[in-house]
Parts: sequence; C-alpha cells; structure tokens
Amino acid sequence: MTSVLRSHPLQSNKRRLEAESTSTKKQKRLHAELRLEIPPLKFPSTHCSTDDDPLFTPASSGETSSRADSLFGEETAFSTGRTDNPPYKETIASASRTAPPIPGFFFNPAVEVSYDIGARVLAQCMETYFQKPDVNQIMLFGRAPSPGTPESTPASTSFPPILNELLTSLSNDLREYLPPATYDLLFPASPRRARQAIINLYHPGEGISSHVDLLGRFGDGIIGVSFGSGCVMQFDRVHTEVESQGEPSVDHTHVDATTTCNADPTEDRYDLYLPERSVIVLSGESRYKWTHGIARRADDVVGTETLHRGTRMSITFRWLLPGAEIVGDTVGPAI
Ligand SMILES: O=C(O)CCC(=O)C(=O)O
Ligand SMILES: [Fe+2]
Repeated sequence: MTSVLRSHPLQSNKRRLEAESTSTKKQKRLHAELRLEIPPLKFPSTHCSTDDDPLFTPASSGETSSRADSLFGEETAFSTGRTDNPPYKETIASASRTAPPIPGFFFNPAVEVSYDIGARVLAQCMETYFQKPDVNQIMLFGRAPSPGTPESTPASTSFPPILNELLTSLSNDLREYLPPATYDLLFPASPRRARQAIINLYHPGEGISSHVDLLGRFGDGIIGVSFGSGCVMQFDRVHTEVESQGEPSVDHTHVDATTTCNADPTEDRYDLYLPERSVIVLSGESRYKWTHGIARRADDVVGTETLHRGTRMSITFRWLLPGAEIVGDTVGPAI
C-alpha cells in the first residue's frame, strides 16, 4: 500500500507543532539541531518558504509561517501572493547550464529522463495528486525490501508503478555517469532502507527556500528530477557547524571534471539551470554542506537568456533513516 501525505503546508506545520507540544525538551533541541536552513544571501525578499517538507505555499496564500524546526527560529514570509515585497526589482544572477564544482554533486545535461517516461510521470502525478489547487506537495513512502529482494519487484515496493519505472530508468541512465560508490549508494544491489519520494509542484513564481534536507530523517544519496519546466536551483555553501548525525557514509569527494563549469571551486554560491527532465544527485558534501533552493520568481536568467518558468513538478527520492517515521495519514490511489 502507498502511504500518501496530502500536505497543505500550513496543515503540515500545524501537525508538526501539535507533535512538538507533546515532545520533551530534549527532543525539541535535537530536532532543531538536525534542521539547517540558510536564508538566501542575495535576495532576502524573494526566498519563499521554510519547512523541509512543505517548503512553499500556494500562490494565492499570503500567510507567514513560523519555523518550528529551524535553527534560526525566525519567521519568514513566503508565497507568491504577498504584497509586502520591497518595491525594487531584484537583479537575477545569471545561472550556468553546467554542474557547479561541488563535491558529491552530479548534473550532466546529457542525462535526461526520456520524453515518454517524463510525459507519463507528469500526466499521472498531475491527475492523481494535484487536482486540488491547494495541494502542492505529496510524499510517498516505499518499504524497505526484504533481504535479497530487488527493490522494484511488486512484493517489495509500495511506490506506484510509474515511479518504479522512473527509478529503473534512472538506475540504467546513471550507471555509466556516476562514480561506483555513489551509484551503489543510490541503487544498492540489496537495499535495506525505504525510499521516500516527495513530489513538489511549483507554479511560475513559486520556489522553495534554501535548505539542507533533514539530517535526522533522510540519509545520504538524493536524486532530484524536474518535469514540465526548467528552473534555476541555487546552491549555497553552509558555514555553520552542524551536528554530525547523518554524516555521509561514503566518501563522495568526486567532482565530475568533464561536465563542471570552469567556476571557481571556492565560490560560496552557484546557480544552476535544471532543464525539464534533467536529473541531479546530491551526495556527500553537496548533500550535507550545501543548501539548495529555488528563488520565488517567474523568470530565470541563464547565460544571457531570460527564461520564463512554466509549471514545474519535481520528484525527489531520498532514503529514510532507521526510525524515521512515516507521517502520512491516508492511502492514495496507485498510479
Ligand atoms: O523541487 C526541487 O527540485 C527541490 C525539492 C527539494 O529540495 C525538497 O523537497 O527537499
Ligand atoms: Fe531539498
């Protein structure tokens, strides 16, 4: 069975706050320590949301949300519907089409999900999960396969078939590009953990605030795929010391020299254009020492071009750490 969290961001915050009120002080401190979120450095008016799970709000909302689990504990305004942005026009940094030199980060423009699979994933997810205008995020939880069982056999998975098809194609396409240790981390011969798939929908103008995916809930090795539209993702180096829980299990210091730009590897910030059907992998340093986020704006500048964003859906696959709870409360239709 597929566990689905139909998550409105504000409902999720409420759920989290309720859970928090019953937790001990120690748990609270731990929770805060495990969540790292860095406010964007350059565009304070345009970063958009706060929580790792529901990092953004629908365009129509003008709400603010307190960060129950932020290290900073500050309030952040978000959503595209707000009218309190400063009246100046931001300067949009020009993004690259080649991977930044961040150790453990993978992006190669040659690796893209096929048109056929991309179209079917997008159509089925839109039809199944995103019919209501206030839903912009869905979480699906797989099961840890029994020992010796391949992940995608029907008996050992709870993802809908289309996501298994996507995973299979990703595992085929990425094999020749990734260092073996990274490939094995993402597609182990005998997986022992359950995957989570988070599906995010962004209308033009929406984004996701810069964050490191929850250290206490997700392991190393994250795959992100874009559907429907491209967008620029920004990466910021984390300077804060974080708790060591969830540190990488494998040394992913590899930087793909054939596809990275000639960017200065000491930069603290990179902007990368993720085309429709492109794939990124975060492991090691890129997963733990860098934030990723998407600015809340309708246009991106890529090289010298200005590209208007369309509606974008992303699917992010992450490994659930042992003990990470499934927070879904309903069972969704299989697609
Ligand atoms: O939309 C994306 O590509 C990023 C999503 C993400 O970072 C997240 O859900 O943690
Ligand atoms: Fe993320």
